[in-house]
Amino acid sequence: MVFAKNDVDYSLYLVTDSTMLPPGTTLCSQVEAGLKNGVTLVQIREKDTETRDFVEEALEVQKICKKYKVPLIINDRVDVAMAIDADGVHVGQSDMPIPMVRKLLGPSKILGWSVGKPSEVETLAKWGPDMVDYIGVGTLFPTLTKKNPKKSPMGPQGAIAVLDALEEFKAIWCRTVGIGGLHPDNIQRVICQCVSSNGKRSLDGISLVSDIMAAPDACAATKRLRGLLDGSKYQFVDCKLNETFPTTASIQSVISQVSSNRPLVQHITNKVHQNFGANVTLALGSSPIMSEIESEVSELARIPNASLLLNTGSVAPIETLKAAINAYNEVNRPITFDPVGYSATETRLCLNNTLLTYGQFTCIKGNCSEILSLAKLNKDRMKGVDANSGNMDINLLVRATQIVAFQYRTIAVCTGEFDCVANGIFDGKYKLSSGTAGITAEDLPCMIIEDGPIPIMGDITASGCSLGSTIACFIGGLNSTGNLFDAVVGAVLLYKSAGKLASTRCQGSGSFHVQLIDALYQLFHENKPESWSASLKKFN
Ligand SMILES: Cc1ncc(COP(=O)(O)OP(=O)(O)O)c(N)n1
Ligand SMILES: Cc1nc(C(=O)O)sc1CCOP(=O)(O)O
Ligand SMILES: [Mg+2]
Repeated sequence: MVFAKNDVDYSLYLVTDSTMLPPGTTLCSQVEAGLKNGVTLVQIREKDTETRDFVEEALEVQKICKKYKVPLIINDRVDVAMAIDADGVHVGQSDMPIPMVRKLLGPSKILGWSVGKPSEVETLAKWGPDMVDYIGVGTLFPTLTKKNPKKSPMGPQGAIAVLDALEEFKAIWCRTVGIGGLHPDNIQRVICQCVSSNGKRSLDGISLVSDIMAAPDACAATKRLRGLLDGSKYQFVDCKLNETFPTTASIQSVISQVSSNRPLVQHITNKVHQNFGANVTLALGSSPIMSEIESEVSELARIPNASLLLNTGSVAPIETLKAAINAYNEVNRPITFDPVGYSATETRLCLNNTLLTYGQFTCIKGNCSEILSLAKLNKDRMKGVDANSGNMDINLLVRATQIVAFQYRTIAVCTGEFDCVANGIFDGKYKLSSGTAGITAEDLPCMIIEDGPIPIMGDITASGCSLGSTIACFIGGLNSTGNLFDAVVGAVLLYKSAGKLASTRCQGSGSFHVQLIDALYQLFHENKPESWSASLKKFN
């Protein structure tokens, strides 16, 4: 059977490994369980098997694949692929060179290549469309399956760089599968975030080993994976830009919802911010809990209107932070992420990047330097954790805010003398392969909030962190039909106006702290956004 290359479905690509079979299962039983429940492509990869046994196993697996009309790819061994007339071969950077493999295989067989960086894409593009048919993009996340890995995990951002290179070098024929450490807890995020910057291409599928091969119930494991690929909100069917813009009327409605829903706002934050953040939360009619207890995050996330503020100035262990992200993602409750001092040190860069690939965040808030770093538009490394707001170019800051919003599918907030809020949460559904239907970062709605300089804001501790508390209150207090963009913009507008009001009433930085809480309390409970001093305007 010859599979037309354009008909290959890369969506759920099983790679075998018989060293991890659970008791009572066999290589063939796991493969058949996968094929019965939605695996669309199989690769036999048995790194420790003698050739004779490998050929016999490959023939067995080939019989099953033919039964389900699914192509069989052979890992590494071009000779075995030719000997059994398999449907294709997958080779890596240290295996037989692609042109040689293609010469042996002939033009009709499927040829896959492992790619970990843009320069390898440039090479395959130069070879042209008759060489590489698809690439395995990885290693996405840490995995124990591949022994002595030569590549460190690249995360979704690394995959985006490879997708961008495919667009840049016009390798339009080349399909892509993500691979490495893929499991139900990160697949939706990978599909959602791994989109080229021009919006035209996302991954064509995911490829995995242990989630199925090591599963005691491979049918159930495959069904779960298939469900995540097909039925989730991350499946693009008709990508629509969210064209609604916040108004003072819609912000007034947000405050009414927060007031009546009284959200529980869990703070995992730095010690300096804890007390002030709790008081800001109370001033906004919400209930703070400053808990870093890993064993209770799932319970807290399930409390109605729960909202998590994750400020990476916290000294909580990374496993606690991951558990909290998982807990709130699992029940679809909002997380506000504040990557404090994003790239100020290697430690912070590594921590923040790990968390950014681990979870889906409703809002990512940072100062100018943090957002410019996240968008990779910063020229020099941040100094310390204070914002270098200065007289930044508004176009640069808006662009950076839109890039962060687009790449992390989030509402991005960039704070400074003026604040930018960009909405990267699309309507519609995601679809493998087709990206965001051409929508790109600069298409995203962006609001600018201004109230002139408030220098004293920088003279107190936790003023920036407490905007995070405010955002977490607003998005946590929304009804299920509430508009997240309205809520985040409303939080930023309230916070800016309260800061200005407090600066006119205080005698110095000491009383400014108190006046800021009073102003937040007053403006929130009056709920008259049309009278607030800060201005709100669309950027685009
Ligand atoms: C789909 C897919 N992607 C990547 C790989 C890795 O291939 P390679 O780099 O040759 O490493 P080994 O698998 O040979 O250890 C793959 N096999 N399949
Ligand atoms: C075969 C393979 N190739 C990788 C690459 O990065 O090229 S990672 C990998 C193993 C993936 O196994 P699991 O799904 O169990 O994490
Ligand atoms: Mg190989």
